[in-house]
Amino acid sequence: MAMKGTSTLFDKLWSDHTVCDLENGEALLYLDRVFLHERTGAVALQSLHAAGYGVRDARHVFCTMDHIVDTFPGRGDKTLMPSGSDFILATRRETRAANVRLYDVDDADQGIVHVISPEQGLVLPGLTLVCPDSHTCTQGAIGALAWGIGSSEAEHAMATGTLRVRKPKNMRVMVNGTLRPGVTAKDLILHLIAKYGANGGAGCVVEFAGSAIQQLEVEARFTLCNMAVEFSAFTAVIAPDEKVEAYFEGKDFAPKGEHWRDAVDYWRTLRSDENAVFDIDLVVEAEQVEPAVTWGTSPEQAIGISACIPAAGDYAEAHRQEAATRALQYQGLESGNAITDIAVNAAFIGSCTNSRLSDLRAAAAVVKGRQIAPGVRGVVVPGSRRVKRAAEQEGLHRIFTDAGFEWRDSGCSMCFYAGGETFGEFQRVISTTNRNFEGRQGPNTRTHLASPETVAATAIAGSITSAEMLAKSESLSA
Ligand SMILES: CC(C)[C@H](C(=O)O)[C@@H](O)C(=O)O
Ligand code: SF4
Repeated sequence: MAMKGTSTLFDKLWSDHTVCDLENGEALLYLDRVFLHERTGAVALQSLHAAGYGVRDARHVFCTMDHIVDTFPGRGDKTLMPSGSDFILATRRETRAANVRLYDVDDADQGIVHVISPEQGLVLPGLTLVCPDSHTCTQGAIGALAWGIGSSEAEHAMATGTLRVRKPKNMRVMVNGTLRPGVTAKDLILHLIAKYGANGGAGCVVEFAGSAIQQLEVEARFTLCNMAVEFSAFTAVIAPDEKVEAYFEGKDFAPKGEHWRDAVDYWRTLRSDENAVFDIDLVVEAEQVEPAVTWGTSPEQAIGISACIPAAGDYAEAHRQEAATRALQYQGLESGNAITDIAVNAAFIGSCTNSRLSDLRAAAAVVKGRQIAPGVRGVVVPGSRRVKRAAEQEGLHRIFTDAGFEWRDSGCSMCFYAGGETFGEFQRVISTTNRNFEGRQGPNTRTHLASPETVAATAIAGSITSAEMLAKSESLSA
């Protein structure tokens, strides 16, 4: 155990949940929450039951339908993926049998797991939360220890309320200064991954700290931590502050009255000590970050909006050169061209990275009073039913549909070719999602990751551009 006064935030979360230390740097950790979804959750529940075990405490287990479920308005249990409804029906059956709270297809609070969990106050600062889903790291943004696990670990977690884990290393990413106007958390995380590689955070819990992080709103912090797994980190954490307290106050599952005051007192201890020792320290100067876009098939293949598509020879390491050659081919791109010369076929706004109300507001502010470029297909998928309702109350859906976007029901949708939905082969998509791997949005579909602002501006312009560039080009041609 670390000496007093030298613990990191992660050390504190870890020791507060250690049931006992095991050999080889492993510990048995107590789990406050287990979250499931229909893609991996029903399988875990089914095999748990088949092995003769039950859920230890169903009050701590939650499940949602997000991955396979349709996002077309008026959806039912049928999905574009032929076997999709099997997952949905099995999830309903298994959660009912186990007495687990399910956010079902037609539930007013349904949505993507990493969106609804904080939205309901199911995750809170200081809690441990696991889910058989790699983007569970999103939820570390409010000072929880939340990480993605495999299906068999999910069984162990549900049966015992604990999990055996080898303690990861501590990494701090200090982001100094202030992000420039129009530069977002999405641009920051793409910048970080491009700079240090998709493997940069391997084996670590990454704490994001520094003035630029403190200035981020809570929803932007989710975006940042969401992509910690694309940095290969075990998970990410950010120390909870007054913004986090205000965010949770009054939420459904947040403590109330005296319990609230006790909770906040505890949350205020959840920060790295002044003399905390990190195994690895990285520094990013916020002013150096510009709107970022990926050109290739890994999140590390990202560049600033003013840059040109690199050539394989620009990379020092052989494996990066090979990856670049392959990515250029898959993406159908020529090196040396400006990223802003690339025309797109489609624009997607959604996913657990960027589908919260603030994301939709930011995109709508760019779209307002404008039209999608001819021939470009635009789809907006709110991250949850609550986000959808809130957006509709503000009239954001009108702004999108007036511009020519489709306005959908909530779910993972075209983030991941799981529900069977895709823009199609060789279609080029500018997307607010987190993965641009080959086939991620469908066979041979080409993905470019960017912020909601950049995706919205690109949909309007028809070729990759930032909101600032769009406004400039319009004022020049006016
Ligand atoms: C299907 C699920 C297990 C997967 C994940 O683990 O992240 C998905 O959500 C993804 O984003 O690729
Ligand atoms: S929105 Fe995408 S990244 Fe997030 S959980 Fe769903 S499939 Fe995974």
